[in-house]
Amino acid sequence: MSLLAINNLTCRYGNNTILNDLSLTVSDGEIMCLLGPSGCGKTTLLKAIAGLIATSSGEINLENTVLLADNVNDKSINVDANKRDLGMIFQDYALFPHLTIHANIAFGITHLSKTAQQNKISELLTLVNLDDLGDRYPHELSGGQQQRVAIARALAREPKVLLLDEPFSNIDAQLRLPLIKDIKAILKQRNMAAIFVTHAKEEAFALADTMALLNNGNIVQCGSPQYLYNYPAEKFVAEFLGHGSILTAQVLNKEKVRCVLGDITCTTNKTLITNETVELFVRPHQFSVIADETGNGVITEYQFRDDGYRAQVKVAEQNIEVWLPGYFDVESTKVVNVSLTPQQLVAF
Ligand SMILES: Nc1ncnc2c1ncn2[C@@H]1O[C@H](COP(=O)(O)OP(=O)(O)OP(=O)(O)O)[C@@H](O)[C@H]1O
Repeated sequence: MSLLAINNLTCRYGNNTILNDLSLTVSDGEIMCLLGPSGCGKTTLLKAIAGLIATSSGEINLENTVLLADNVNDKSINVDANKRDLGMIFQDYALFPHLTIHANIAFGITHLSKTAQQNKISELLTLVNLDDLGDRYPHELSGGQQQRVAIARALAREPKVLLLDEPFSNIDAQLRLPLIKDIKAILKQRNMAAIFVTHAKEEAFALADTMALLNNGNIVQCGSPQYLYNYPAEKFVAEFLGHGSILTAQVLNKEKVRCVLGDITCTTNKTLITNETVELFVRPHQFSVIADETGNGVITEYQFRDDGYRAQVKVAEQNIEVWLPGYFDVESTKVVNVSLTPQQLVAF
């Protein structure tokens, strides 16, 4: 059953529609990542869920509580942000600089007895692996440690869902993936549902049970990271989630197409209809490339990365992006043979 259900949410700034009739559900313990290009409405959606901005229409339900509704017995409902049972974490952590870590975590639970506060703070400091740092001030912690304090502080109030807006953007690139792994483990340990906003697909891949890809104020596709990567509903999804080349192909039969690389046996996300023209979206690692003086392609560009070469190969008039192993002799090899072995491909 869904814990958080958003139905037909529309949100405007002036005449600009930012969220357009958007629907989304989050289940108990589910980690959802809202992903999409800059300006597509991710933060607006998070703020609308949190009750921090005005919405034009739509409904939001959290467990059995209506947070937002246009018309219930002729009345509209819009629960105040501080009564929504949600925890919000921003990219700058928003810790109180003049309070110790201990006092920061205690901030939202002062209604509990001193002993109950103490027990809860100790438990949370252990959970986020900061047992010995309770007496420090925020400026005495690293960015990753501050982010873990922000999570402990939000968890202290036992929200039903955590909302996190770009929480890793101030963390050094090398520390980001280990921190994401830690935070995912913390949330899973508490079976805590969370919605993360990010524009970095690597973060979403590492974190998400479910990814919702937004564009122009609506969700283009929602599903597990693997599903969206392997079965993108649109070219926008395929391209947003990773590199790839588009090859125009003629369908020969339901499992064979003809393209610049010859006749290719494949299964695809869409049913192939004989004689139709389709576009294949092929990821760089799906091509096989060997040095071959009589081959079909010429390397036109290459760039060394930590995981090998990213290279452009021209086959007939088609540019194809391939990945070559770091030991590939790109200096003296110009002519290569590019092929596709039988496999699952994406077709539009
Ligand atoms: N207070 C505001 N007044 C008017 N327009 C706004 C306001 N806040 C955001 N917008 C506009 O709404 C659109 C969506 O903004 P939003 O911050 O939700 O995007 P985003 O997907 O989170 O982008 P980013 O990844 O760059 O943070 C943008 O075009 C933005 O300019």
